[in-house]
Amino acid sequence: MGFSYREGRLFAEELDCETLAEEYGTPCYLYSRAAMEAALAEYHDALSGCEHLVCYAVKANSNLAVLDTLARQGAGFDIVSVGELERVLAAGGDPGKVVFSGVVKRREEMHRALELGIRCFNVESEAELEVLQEVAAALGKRAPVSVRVNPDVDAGTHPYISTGLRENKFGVATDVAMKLLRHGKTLPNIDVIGLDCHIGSQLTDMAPLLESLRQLLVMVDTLEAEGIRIHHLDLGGGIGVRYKDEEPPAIADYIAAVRKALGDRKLCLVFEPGRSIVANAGVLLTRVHYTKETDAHSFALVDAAMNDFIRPALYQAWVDIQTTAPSEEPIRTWNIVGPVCETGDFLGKDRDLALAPGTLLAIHGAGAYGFVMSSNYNTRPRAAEVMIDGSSSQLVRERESIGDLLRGEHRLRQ
Ligand SMILES: Cc1ncc(COP(=O)(O)O)c(C=O)c1O
Ligand SMILES: N[C@@H](CCCC[NH3+])C(=O)O
Repeated sequence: MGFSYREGRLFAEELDCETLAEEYGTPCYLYSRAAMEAALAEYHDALSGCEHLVCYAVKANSNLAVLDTLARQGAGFDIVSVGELERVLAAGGDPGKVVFSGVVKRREEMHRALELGIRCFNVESEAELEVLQEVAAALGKRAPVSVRVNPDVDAGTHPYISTGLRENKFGVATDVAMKLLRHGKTLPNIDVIGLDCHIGSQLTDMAPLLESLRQLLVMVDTLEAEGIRIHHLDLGGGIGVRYKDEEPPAIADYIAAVRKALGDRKLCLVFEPGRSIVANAGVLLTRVHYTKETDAHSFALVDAAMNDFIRPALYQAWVDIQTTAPSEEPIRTWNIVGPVCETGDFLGKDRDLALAPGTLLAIHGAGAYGFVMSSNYNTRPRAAEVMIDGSSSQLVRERESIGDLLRGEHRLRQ
């Protein structure tokens, strides 16, 4: 869904990527509206008949058109900053469907979120709960709160994106969470409504997710027996996607397992998926400018770099790189590298491709943690973003200009 090859040519929905590259230039992110809608629908379908809210994790891809697409399909949003909250509003999202995660929520961020009436604050420490009580009291409001539990389970993913181990900065241990929930119940401006958990990203094994759920359910039952009623369980995001040969659980299977574990408990289920909604709904187009042979490698030098798409450099992530049209060139083994002055600036190594200067390449699976993690390193303007909808395309973020990059900087006064 979204991107497909027709006789060797890559199509974004109904549009030929070679034509799109001519129109919008490279490097350029393309997103498929239908692919995002279909991924969100998988969650909604699997949750039908059960009270639920799917809060798309804005950090995965925060373009307004992406948020707009998902908001129109009924999504809520998981945010980690007031900036993301303002994006949700600008995209037409409902603040009443927003959950606010993150270990450092500043007072002014809490203030804005309370003013707007967000659905829940996912509190990550005792100190944060105290500050939230103060901010809510000053506003004369009650803050809806969930406590983020760190279940100390190994999610089996890259250490940089594993978040549910004791040594990670996220959430609080189960015993501390119980203490916080009981304490929260006594605070005048706090409404304890939920428990949440997010153990990491690009997970391919359901077992650690279900172990975390088991721990949360023990807590729910204990609290219930004490007269503290938990309204929702927020199980975070984390379900992985296939970049190469990974076999992540199907959304439907995962949610069926969650529903089974709930038994007859009446709990609203909240999820915070990011990657599984947008990763495979996006590609990054880049053009080969030069090729270079050395004793060690054949390099294809392309116009996208680690500043545009940092996942390979940062996590040694493997992403699929393909040509977008048939070619007469012989297939050879290439290292695909960008213009940035770092040896770590690679997009893919040892790729068998038929390419030459001028060839357009597509980096697949680039819809999540792609543009959002881009930077201006080497004073490189960030790429354009384009939304594809059937046979129409729309520029949803203009390519930056050098002027954009210099804005706000000043030479010395004297
Ligand atoms: C609190 C929280 N929720 C949701 C997500 C989304 O995760 P994913 O993109 O793996 O679904 C993240 C990122 O890992 C996160 O930190
Ligand atoms: N940025 C990471 C995912 C981070 C998830 C955020 N909690 C990636 O590209 O895989």
